[in-house]
Amino acid sequence: MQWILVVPLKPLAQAKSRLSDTADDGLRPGLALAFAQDTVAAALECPAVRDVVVVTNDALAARELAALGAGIVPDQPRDGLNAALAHAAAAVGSSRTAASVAALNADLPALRPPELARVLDSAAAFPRAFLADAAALGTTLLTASRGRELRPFFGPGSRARHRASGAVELFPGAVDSVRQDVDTGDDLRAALALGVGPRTAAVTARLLITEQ
Ligand SMILES: Nc1nc2c(ncn2[C@@H]2O[C@H](COP(=O)(O)OP(=O)(O)OP(=O)(O)O)[C@@H](O)[C@H]2O)c(=O)[nH]1
Ligand SMILES: C=C(OP(=O)(O)O)C(=O)O
Repeated sequence: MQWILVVPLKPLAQAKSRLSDTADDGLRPGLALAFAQDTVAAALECPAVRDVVVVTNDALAARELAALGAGIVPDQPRDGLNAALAHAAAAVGSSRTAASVAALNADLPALRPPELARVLDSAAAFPRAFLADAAALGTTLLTASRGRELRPFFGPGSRARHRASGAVELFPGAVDSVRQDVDTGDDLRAALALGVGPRTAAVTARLLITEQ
């Protein structure tokens, strides 16, 4: 099965606020962009992925991610993360045939294409499914098979909300790179230990941070 991934990204100047003790205001937007670039590049390398569509109003991020091969759609209806994802997923799902849709976080700098393929393959059996994040509280990926509504409930505690919404929780084995989102300095150290993509590696080399 081939998937279309929808990747949300808020304006870089506002992104990754919980990393303010690790990266100052001068470096944080570049770090958020590097996470998104490594996430999108790895997703585009995954054989199960047909297209990656980034939902963003950030002009620089749009340019850089389009250069990697992603499609870009504006953030509509400007009513937060879940509204933007629902809108983009509905647009993508209705405008193309024979594709299922998944929302993937933009902060997965250690993402490995074969692990993403394993998660998507395991999701293919269900109308809606999700993968919990490394902290086991949030969600890094939510899927909807062709013709189904995505119905996203991302945000704090989203694992429980996605489960309560009827989405099936996935346990596809060792897929640490798909679970390891980066919100805090500890998350960044954990991602570095897994092995991050080249853009994140270049930016983190300028931070005083080492692996766990
Ligand atoms: N397009 C879009 N993306 C969003 C919006 N809010 C959050 N996101 C993205 O959704 C994902 C999770 O968002 P958050 O955890 O709220 O934000 P963050 O930048 O990752 O981290 P914090 O600022 O520390 O909360 C990230 O990829 C964000 O860039 C929104 O309103 N629109
Ligand atoms: C939006 C989410 O991610 P985080 O807040 O961890 O970035 C989530 O887990 O639903």
